[in-house]
Amino acid sequence: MEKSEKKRIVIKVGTNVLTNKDNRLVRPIIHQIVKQIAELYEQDILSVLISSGSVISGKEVVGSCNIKDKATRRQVFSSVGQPRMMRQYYETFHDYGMKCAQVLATKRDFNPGVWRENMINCYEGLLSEGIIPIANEDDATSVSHSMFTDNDELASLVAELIGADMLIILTDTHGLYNGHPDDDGTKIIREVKADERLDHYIRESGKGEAEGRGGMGSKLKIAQGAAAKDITTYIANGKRERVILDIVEGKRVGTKFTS
Ligand SMILES: Nc1ncnc2c1ncn2[C@@H]1O[C@H](COP(=O)(O)OP(=O)(O)O)[C@@H](O)[C@H]1O
Ligand SMILES: N[C@@H](CCC(=O)OP(=O)(O)O)C(=O)O
Repeated sequence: MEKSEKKRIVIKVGTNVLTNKDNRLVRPIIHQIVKQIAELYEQDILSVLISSGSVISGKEVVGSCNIKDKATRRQVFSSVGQPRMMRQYYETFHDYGMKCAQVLATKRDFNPGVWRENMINCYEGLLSEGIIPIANEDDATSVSHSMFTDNDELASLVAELIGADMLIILTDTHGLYNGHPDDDGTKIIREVKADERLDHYIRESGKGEAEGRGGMGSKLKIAQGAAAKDITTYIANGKRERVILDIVEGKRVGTKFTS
């Protein structure tokens, strides 16, 4: 399928962006993100949303359960939470007169050949119809064979797949800091080159089960990897109002990664 000339951005939303301190989904945040995507759409900029949050969303409904195996628990939480989360997205996009779609994937779907072609056709088909794809790892099936490191990896693979102009990774801090963001004296790093070594700034996040995977270490690796492929990438705070629009408008927001 022919790729349109419209600008494309991939926006990844981490679990902790979508939840409050009690690990409950916060609807106004979903609304805020969709509103920004709707504004971009009016400017002829096409977005692909990569949304985490199915596991925490399912855990909120199922609660403490009797399933001992951690992997099975994740499958169950995610299977319950994914449609719950999608209902919010679907209704909110609908309120803005827009269409959205769910694309669940495993890492295998990005393997060269027929798998990859299949993914390309799916994304190109949706984008050509002005439908916003909302992707997540297929947590119910990926567990046995091909898991992503986390959704940051899925986001960068999608960005590459669709030839995105920009990748925006939204998390619960303002960007990459030179230490733990909560520690005294640490500062945000505004610009990072693809080949800079910054691993020594990464700290443990101390987050629990279902509160996301990967951490800032994987975000840094993914952001630099995407930048090296000439996809300008940002790590920024998803709870900040207009964060996506400000980035697209070139304002000084978050940490910017370039080649
Ligand atoms: N140098 C650093 N700069 C920013 N955040 C860091 C750093 N080191 C560790 N972190 C932690 O990484 C967390 C973000 O990663 P993660 O929890 O995986 O987010 P998400 O759920 O959005 O994918 C932050 O909340 C923070 O606690
Ligand atoms: N697929 C999982 C999210 C896994 C993940 O990468 O989480 P996060 O680090 O918060 O982006 C879910 O929907 O809960």
